Amino acid sequence: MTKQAFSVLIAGGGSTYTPGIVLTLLNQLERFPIKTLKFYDNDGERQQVIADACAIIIKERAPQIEFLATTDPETAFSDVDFVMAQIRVGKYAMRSLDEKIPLKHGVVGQETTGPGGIAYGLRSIPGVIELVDYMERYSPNAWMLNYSNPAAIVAEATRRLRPNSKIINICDMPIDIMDRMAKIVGLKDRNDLVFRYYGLNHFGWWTDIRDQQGRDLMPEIKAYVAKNGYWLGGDYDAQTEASWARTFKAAADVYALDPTTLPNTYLKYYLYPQAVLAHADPTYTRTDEVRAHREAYVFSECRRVVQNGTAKDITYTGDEHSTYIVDLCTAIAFDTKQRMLAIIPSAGAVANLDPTAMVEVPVLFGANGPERLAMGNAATFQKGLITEQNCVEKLVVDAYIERSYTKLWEAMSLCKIVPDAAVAKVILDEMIVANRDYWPELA
Ligand SMILES: NC(=O)c1ccc[n+]([C@@H]2O[C@H](COP(=O)([O-])OP(=O)(O)OC[C@H]3O[C@@H](n4cnc5c(N)ncnc54)[C@H](O)[C@@H]3O)[C@@H](O)[C@H]2O)c1
Ligand SMILES: O=P(O)(O)OC[C@H]1O[C@H](O[C@H]2[C@H](O)[C@@H](O)[C@@H](O)O[C@@H]2CO)[C@H](O)[C@@H](O)[C@@H]1O
Ligand SMILES: [Mn+2]
Repeated sequence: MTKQAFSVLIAGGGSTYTPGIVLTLLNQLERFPIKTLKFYDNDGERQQVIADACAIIIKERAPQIEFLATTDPETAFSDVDFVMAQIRVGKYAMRSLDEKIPLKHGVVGQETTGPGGIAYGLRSIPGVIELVDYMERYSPNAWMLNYSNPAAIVAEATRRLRPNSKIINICDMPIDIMDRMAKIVGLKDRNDLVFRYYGLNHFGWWTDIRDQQGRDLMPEIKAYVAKNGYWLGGDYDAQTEASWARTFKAAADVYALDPTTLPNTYLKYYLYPQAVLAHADPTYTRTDEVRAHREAYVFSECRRVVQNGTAKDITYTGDEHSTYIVDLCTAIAFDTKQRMLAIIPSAGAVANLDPTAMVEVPVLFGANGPERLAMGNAATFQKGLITEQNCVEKLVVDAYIERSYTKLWEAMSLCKIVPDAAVAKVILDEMIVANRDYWPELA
């Protein structure tokens, strides 16, 4: 790509993350110039609240940018260079059921892991495939950076169903953790770290972390994590909600299991489900917190901007979620070969795993997308966990493609978070009813 200004589409314009991405795009125009910004969502009313506020922000900060919000796929996807995808098929109403149905049966209920993640996966697959098809029809040269969860299952589905598409599935969790690691060792942010990492999405480990001069930072970070997990406290965590605080702290227990590596926070759901359940309230789950906090805050800020007719006093900023996706677009647009994480087919990136496994590993990002780096072999503990979880993710995609009840039951039964096949069946049968408007009919 040699263009000097790019056209960007945010698919899932009504997402709570959209204003943060817009603010980051506007902050980084010198690095990543844009001429057009569009929003697309299939809920026009929800998107309009965010769009009305963003129109004011853009008019005040970069009036040269052409901005529009639409529910029409052709208008949205025509003439774009990058699609930033962040849809939530079924919205928070369905996320709530993903969490509450398993909890009713004594099983962890979580957005991207366990039965909740499986249910969300079956809803997301057709939604993301539809976005890919729109992009390929209307802007065949564009790239899609996809945050839509559950990224592991979505990535396996796009690998199987659209193998040649220019979609890159990404996650902000390791990015957030690396910003924390940088703080732990007194560095500015994640860009000061040179790291090795491997696993599946929400299921990985760092094996090496150095500064730009090659100094090994693992011992210092490990000593900190052993005591505090990734919890920094103070100003850094002033806005961090209690449930996230527990997750960052719980990394200490996950780390204890393998002190040769540093873990992703999401491993707590697989390795310590009983501790997660001990804090769970089946009537008030993470969705209820998100609706009361992030969603309420974002939408009330947007309404306030519109009411005041100005965004001059907006309290909102971008964060690692928005800076990461803008960094990725910049790396592709300007062929920087920056080393960043993405979810790609292993093909030897982790030598002793199934080459078709969609692994999360560092890659070099340039104009042709991600170029893989070799992370060596997974250790025995990791290899066992990854192999099982990857088979769960593959079975979910098998179930979707074959419309197979049995494959989905196998996926739930194999999942480490679910105690046995009978419990898996009860949860699955309840989820089939709850997801009747979204899932394919299974036989
Ligand atoms: N990969 C990551 O690390 C990461 C990080 C944060 C959020 N996410 C994901 O980003 C997404 C957005 O999260 P949120 O909490 O802001 O959700 P949200 O519900 O606020 O926003 C999602 C938007 O997607 C829209 N949508 C749903 N189905 C659609 C479809 N088929 N076509 C077009 N639009 C559709 C909804 O109307 C809604 O406006 C979720 O999938 C979430 O899991 C991923
Ligand atoms: O429960 P939610 O909706 O708050 O978060 C679910 C998402 O959690 C991860 O992203 C976090 C990120 O790691 C954290 O530091 C902060 O920026 O918030 C993000 C979203 O809340 C995870 O990577 C995503 O896949 C989840 O959707
Ligand atoms: Mn993630």
